[in-house]
Amino acid sequence: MINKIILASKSGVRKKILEENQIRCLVEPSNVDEDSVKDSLLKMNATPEIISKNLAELKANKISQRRHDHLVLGADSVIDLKGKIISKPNNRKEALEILLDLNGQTHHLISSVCISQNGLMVWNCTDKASLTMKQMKEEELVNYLAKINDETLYAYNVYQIEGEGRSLFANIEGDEDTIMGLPVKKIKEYLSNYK
Ligand SMILES: Nc1nc2c(ncn2[C@H]2C[C@H](O)[C@@H](COP(=O)(O)OP(=O)(O)OP(=O)(O)O)O2)c(=O)[nH]1
Repeated sequence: MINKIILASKSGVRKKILEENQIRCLVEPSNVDEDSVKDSLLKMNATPEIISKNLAELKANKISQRRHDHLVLGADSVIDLKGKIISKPNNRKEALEILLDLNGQTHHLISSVCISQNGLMVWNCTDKASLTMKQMKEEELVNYLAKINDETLYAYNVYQIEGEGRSLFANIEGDEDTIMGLPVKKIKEYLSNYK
């Protein structure tokens, strides 16, 4: 099994998930301008899943084009609420608005991964988790947000499933690694067969 790849992501949690699964990686964030890619894809009525797949591929290909000596892994996670993509908040007002939109509803957390070589995708996968939020009072959501620091809020969106965020949900179906941004089981399967 190839055990050293480049992770084209600034996400510390993704690096941690790979390392916890015995996949050593170098890190080279792609710094792809996600908002402009999202905007152009939304103009073409792309679904949240298509957007996450495209972003994962763009991130992996960008680094792979200049690192032909490695496999490169790119990833992207999006929240899909009834077909609408919910991006990360830019401020705490937006964060509360997102929580009010998700309140009492079921949404999907979609994480896509792309592995590229010589600048081209050689493998990709997408995994989805379904999360049903409790019906909470606005005051409860305000109190929840007050406990989330800016760094976490702006890096991870409005919930950290392994932290305070879990208390928001009545039901969670799917893989916790997928919710945290990396469907690692499928990645391990691919890399273990990689020749
Ligand atoms: N620990 C943790 N991280 C989460 C959770 N939900 C989402 N995330 C993280 C995974 C990713 O780092 C981030 C999702 O944003 P992106 O997919 O755009 O990746 P990010 O901007 O972090 O880095 P990248 O674009 O890959 O360089 O949020 C969670 O529940 N727990």
